[in-house]
Parts: sequence; structure tokens; C-alpha cells
Amino acid sequence: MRQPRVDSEVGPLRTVLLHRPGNELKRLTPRNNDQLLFDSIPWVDRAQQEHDAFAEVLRGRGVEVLLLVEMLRAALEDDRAHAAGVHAAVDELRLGQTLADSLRSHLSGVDATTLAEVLTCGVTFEELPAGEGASLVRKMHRPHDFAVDPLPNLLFTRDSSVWIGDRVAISSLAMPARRRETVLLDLIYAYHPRFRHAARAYGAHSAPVEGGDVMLLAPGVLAIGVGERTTAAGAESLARSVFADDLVHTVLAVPIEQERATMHLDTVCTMVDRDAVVMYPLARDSLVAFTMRPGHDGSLDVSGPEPFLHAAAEAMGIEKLRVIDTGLDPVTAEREQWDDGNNTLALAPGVVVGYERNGETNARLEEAGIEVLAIAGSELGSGRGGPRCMSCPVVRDPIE
Ligand SMILES: NC(=[NH2+])NCCC[C@H](N)C(=O)O
Repeated sequence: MRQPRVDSEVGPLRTVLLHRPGNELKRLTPRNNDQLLFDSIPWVDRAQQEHDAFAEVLRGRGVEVLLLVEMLRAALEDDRAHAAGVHAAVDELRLGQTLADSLRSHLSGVDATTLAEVLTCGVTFEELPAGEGASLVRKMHRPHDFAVDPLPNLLFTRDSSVWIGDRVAISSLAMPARRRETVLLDLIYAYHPRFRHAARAYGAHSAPVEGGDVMLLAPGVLAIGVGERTTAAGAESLARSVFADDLVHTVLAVPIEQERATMHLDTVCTMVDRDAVVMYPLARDSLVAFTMRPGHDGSLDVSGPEPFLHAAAEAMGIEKLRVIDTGLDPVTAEREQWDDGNNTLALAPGVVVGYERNGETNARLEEAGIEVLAIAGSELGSGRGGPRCMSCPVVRDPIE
């Protein structure tokens, strides 16, 4: 078994963490989907089929696929993890003391599989076990309200944790609907036997940083999108943390539009080869970057802004970062950007997974010599995330 280590976006992918969508998606309704960050109500069986096909494409290319719920169950076999899981599930401020106590004591007795289901799918008031003592909260809530919130965005494993070198950073997720995801990742990395010795970078309680914004352009060079999710303070403190651990030499902070369509840097740009990105044409000329390098005595040198493509090439030590567009016709480009055409997952330099629906983008990638493994994503995409969002690389081979 290879030790976890990721130094780039495109080094041959060996191990990846995915989440097979489960019953948590069945919690989505037209009333809660906005708050839960989905644009429509996915057809769950089909989403699972699409996801299984995605995982098969990866396995077919020799990638080991770890599934989040299996990892979580195994972690929860440890008593300390189980206790922490119960603690994370029960929100006393929401449930009041009587109900919180009775849910806690119920969950303390359930097995790891049940607790994992509670932590991912949540619990409604009508599903709560009968408990002792009168609870005003129980009486006043409607049966379908959530006593424990579901986590439908677990599907996007990219955002909740990220490996930089041999360290894992548990993100600090910006949106309330996603915050509890990090607790699950924390349990997996702390208690799953496979990760027991994993060293940490950054911290879940620091300023917001989401993995979709974090991109290892080359060994030693990190780009961090700053926009709807990751804040400037988050980018600055992640930079300090990776400099202190000597994981990278340069961090580029890249401002992106504060909009849903561009919620993370990887919605407008992903790497498809050692020296090439697929990029939304509107971003191509407008993206800029601030460059951070370690200064003296733990201080930070900050320069810029300058055009992103220039700053990136310079930090990566290459002459030019090649750009492949999402098509130049603005309507197609906008449609395919929305459908995660720019959100590819590299399996090796020049080999990426992309959604089949983005015909124009995929054709342009192929023309540029990039092999595109196309997957169906009609249902998976309803949460606005593509192959990169749905994957957290754990082991990549070095790129020569
Ligand atoms: N890396 C990404 N682009 N992730 C997409 C996450 C989508 C998810 N529904 C959210 O709003 O958080």
C-alpha cells in the first residue's frame, strides 16, 4: 500500500477518495434544495449508476477507489471515533436538552453502520426513537424537519479535504449546509487504520478554504481561488501553513467571481497536462494572481496582482501554460462551464475524465491531444460538480 502523497494535479493517480451518493440525496425536496446547494432534485438510482460507472472508469485505469462511507464505518469501529460521531450528530441547541440526551443515549448504542447512516443521511423528527421525558421541541417540530441534517454534498469529496504533499488538510467549509462534512473526514483521517499516521496541514477551524479552490499546479506551486467559498484570510493562512511545513515554495491567490457558477477555482480551470489547463474563455484574460512566498522570520512576501497565466508559468518554471478553451462561442462556453466542462479530473498527464455532455469542450481537448474519458453526469451534475469536484486524490505518482 502506497503512503498518501500528492504533489501535482496530473501525476498518475493511484488512490482516490469518492463518495457513492446514498440516501442523503433522497432528503432533497423542492423546498430545501437551494439551501442544500443542489439546483434540482436528483434521481438517486440513476445518480448511483452514473457514479458506479465513474468509479469503474477509474478502476479500469488502475486507480484504487476508496469509498467515504466504507472508510467512515471502519473508523467508527473505534470507540473514541464512535463517541465523537455521536457528539457531532447531536446539536443540543437545536434539540433542547431532553431530546438531545435521549438521542445521544440512543446513538451511543448503535453500531458503526447505523451511526454512519445517521451522520450522512441525517434524521427527521418522525424518525427519532421514542424517548423518555417531555420535549417541547419534539412536540412543536413538524415530522419531516431535520433533527440531524443530511449531507448531500458529501458527493463532492474534493472540497472537504485535500492532500498537499504527504499531509492532509481538512477544509473549513464556508456554507452552513456543508460544515459538518469535515467532522466525518476528521474521523476517517484520525481513526481509519490506513490513515492513522497521516500528518495534518491547516485546520478545520481556520478561515474558510474549500478544496475546489486548491490546485497544485506543479510540485511546490499551489494556486488558491478566492471567491464565494475561500476567503482571502483562508488563502493567506493556508499559505502560511504550507510554508511553515515546507510543502510548497509559491502560493498564488486567484480572485474569482463571487457567483454560484464560479463557486470554486476548479469551475473555471483545471489542469489536463503538466503544462496545460482547460479554461473558461472569459476567465482566460481576466484571471489574475497575487503571488505569496515565504519571507524572513515567518513573514509573508506578497506581490501582484499580475495576469494569472503569467504568474503561474513563472512559478512553475515553464515558458508558457497552454490553455485549452471551453469553446469560443459564448453561449456554448457558458452552458458547458455551467455543466462543469472545465471541471476535469486528470488520471495522468494528458488523460482526463470529463462529463460526456460537454461535447464542444471535450472535442477541443481531444484536438489538443488530451485523452478524454467521458462519463454520464445528468444526475450527478445536479449538485453542480464535475469529476474533479467528486474526487479527492490521496496518492499520485510524481511527474517526471
Ligand atoms: N469543487 C467543486 N467545484 N465543488 C462543487 C460543489 C458543489 C456543491 N453543491 C456546493 O455548492 O458546495
